[in-house]
Amino acid sequence: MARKKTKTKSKSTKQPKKISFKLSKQQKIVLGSFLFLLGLALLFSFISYFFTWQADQSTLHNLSDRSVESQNWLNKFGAGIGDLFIYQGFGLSAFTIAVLVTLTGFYYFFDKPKKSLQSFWFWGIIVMLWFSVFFGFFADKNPLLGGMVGFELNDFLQDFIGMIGTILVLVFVAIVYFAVRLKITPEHIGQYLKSKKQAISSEFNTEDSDESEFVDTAFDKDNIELPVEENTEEIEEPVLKTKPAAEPEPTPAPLEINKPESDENFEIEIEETVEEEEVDENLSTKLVQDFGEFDPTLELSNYKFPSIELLKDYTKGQSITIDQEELEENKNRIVDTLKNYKIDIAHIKATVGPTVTLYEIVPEAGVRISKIKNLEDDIALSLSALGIRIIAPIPGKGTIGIEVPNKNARIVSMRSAIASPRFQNAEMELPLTLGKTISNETFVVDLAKMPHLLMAGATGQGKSVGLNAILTSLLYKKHPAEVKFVLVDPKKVELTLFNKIERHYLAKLPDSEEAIITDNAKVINTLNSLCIEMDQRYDLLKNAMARNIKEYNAKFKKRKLNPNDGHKFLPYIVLVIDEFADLIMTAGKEVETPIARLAQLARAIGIHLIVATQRPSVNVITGIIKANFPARIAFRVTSKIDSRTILDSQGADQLIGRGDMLFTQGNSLVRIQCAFVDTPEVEKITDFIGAQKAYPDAHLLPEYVGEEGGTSLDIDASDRDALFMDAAEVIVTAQQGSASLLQRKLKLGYNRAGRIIDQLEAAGVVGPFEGSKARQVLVNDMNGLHQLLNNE
Ligand SMILES: Nc1ncnc2c1ncn2[C@@H]1O[C@H](COP(=O)(O)OP(=O)(O)OP(=O)(O)O)[C@@H](O)[C@H]1O
Repeated sequence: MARKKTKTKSKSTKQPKKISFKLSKQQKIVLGSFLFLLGLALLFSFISYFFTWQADQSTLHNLSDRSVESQNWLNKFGAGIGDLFIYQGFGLSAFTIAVLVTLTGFYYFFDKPKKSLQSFWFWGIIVMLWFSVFFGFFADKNPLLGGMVGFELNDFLQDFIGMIGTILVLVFVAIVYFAVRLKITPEHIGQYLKSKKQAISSEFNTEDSDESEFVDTAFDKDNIELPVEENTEEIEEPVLKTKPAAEPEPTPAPLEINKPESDENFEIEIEETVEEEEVDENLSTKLVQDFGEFDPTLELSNYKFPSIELLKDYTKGQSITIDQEELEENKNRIVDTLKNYKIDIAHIKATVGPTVTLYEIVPEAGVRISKIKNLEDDIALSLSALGIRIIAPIPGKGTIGIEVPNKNARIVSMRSAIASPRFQNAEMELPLTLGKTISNETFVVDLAKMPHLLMAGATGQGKSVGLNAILTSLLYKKHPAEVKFVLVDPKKVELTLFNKIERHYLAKLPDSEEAIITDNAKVINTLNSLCIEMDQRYDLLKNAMARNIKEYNAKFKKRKLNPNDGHKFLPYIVLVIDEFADLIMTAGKEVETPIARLAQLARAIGIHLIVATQRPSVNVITGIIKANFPARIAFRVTSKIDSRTILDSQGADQLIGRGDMLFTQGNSLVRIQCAFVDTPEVEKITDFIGAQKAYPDAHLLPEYVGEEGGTSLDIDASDRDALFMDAAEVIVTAQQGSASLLQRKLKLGYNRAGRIIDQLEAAGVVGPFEGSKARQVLVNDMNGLHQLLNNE
């Protein structure tokens, strides 16, 4: 067991420093220039080989002899390589190799997408072999044309299918090449021939008529029809009449001429369909081909994830010790206690967890589970140990579970949880490892799926450690570009360590100095700002026709969304509130409303809430909050009522503390021993991240002007923004008073757009702020706007 553990650890320690097989820009330049020059060397060698091969033939066997000289431009290298590729190889078509190598070098040097390169090589080799075999027919006249390979292949084919068969094979390969590679169809050839024919006949006719020459150059499209018109002049009389009318108005003429010549006009429609096929490649695929997919981590591309070594291993050398004596003692107590209630046991099984052992009991046939369930309290009392929990029945099994705390509890270190393959291989948006279950499995959940988490527990039972474990999990899995934290810490001490990673991972209001919010008044602004961020993100999602942040970001990475339309990569935002009770006591409804709004709506746009409280009373965890937090964690609480408030069932009052917790995501309860991460470990991790290159500032949330901030109606007309007039026109034309409209149309930042909206409100162009709705536009048209502003 212990050996197994060390194995997984070493595996995961390597994980953060992923070995990438992608070439860096510099490596691509080096490789590209090497291949490009090598291609040129091949080209020169081959050209020269054709003139010098006879003279150099005798030197080929003495290549190592320095006194011997070759005539090839690239001396012995050229002579050797020319002999290998041309004489021994593919003959004249060996030039394809030189061209392909040069082209590959060019692609690497300029970092072009390599997809088309593969097809160049594939078809290039086919063309080379084709010509080589084709020239094989002339091997006795000039062996250099097809080379040895061409001769041998040709000979081989002729032995089996004869000369005619070989020619037919070559014709077939050529057709495949034209049809698949060049996409040439018989229709194309027909059209080409027809247009050639017409061009030639039109040339003839233009020589005949000076007048038509003038019309030809003026109307490009008519140059086919006009000569036809003149041809008919000789044959049919009625057309003759149309001609003078056609001269002043060129358009009706072809209409009438089309009838007798209608056979020749089919091709126009066919041409159009071919064009559509070619336009098929859309802009985003082209952008992806040219620049590759958008990489949000590019700005901090050298960012290194913290290594597992920064975490302490509390269980070093300890494996799970099964105390047989303890097990036996507990078993006897359980069997005896149940016997007292006349419940016989058919089978009993124990699973030893880190802090608790689960005894699974199968009662004798005929014993009703409801009987045991009714006796739950009495059994717990008889066993008289703290932390006993009875699960009757265990969901999904026909057994009854009795959890009894171990005499010697084991700490589950964060290190082992992070190192577990379950966490390392988790393909989740926001993976969290909370600790280990009773069966010693690492428990990993996706915060994005929860989508919000409510945590409660009496003081000293492990809440802060739990929060740290959650944040640590995300730090070990997510790049700073992918997730941002908004931390609210009224206790001012619990989360301060995260200040060090402010410019990597934290988000804050634009005007605040500290990213970690400790002041309750600021929490209200931050929550409202998050609501604005949520509305803006919904606007972006709507415009991008994406249903959630995952789809949106996937589209953005594939360059299907234009950054000029305000689109950007959206990081997940995790809002952590410690001591929620304190916040509700001081701010009440003002925080409850935005929290409820966020909890109800924010899941799709990637804002997730983690709310922790010491007192899970109903006035703190109100119905509306509870309804939107299906995922809950309960550490030990002091009363059954508190347990019911948080979990909707009892059990949390029976826990033993020190990270012993119950987790629910809707229905069944899972008992977990929370992973332990101590403050010095968090400090090491934040130090490690903080020492690396960071963004210039923390991630800025949208500005929120609180009600006490006034509506800025006192803005002086002379202080107006330079784009004030443009903005007013945009708003009046669109009849929509929203800052995001200005942002898009005038390419402004959110703050400037917001200021202009305030100025427009002061000028009477738009109405007052109406929450998430766009403001009302008070001016109906441009005239009204000019009148209003002139009268100021
Ligand atoms: N998962 C755990 N494993 C082992 N010990 C733990 C664990 N979690 C907490 N403890 C112990 O319990 C102590 C208190 O934990 P913690 O500070 O997280 O409590 P808390 O619930 O945040 O308390 P408060 O609400 O007063 O801040 C820790 O110092 C630690 O010794």
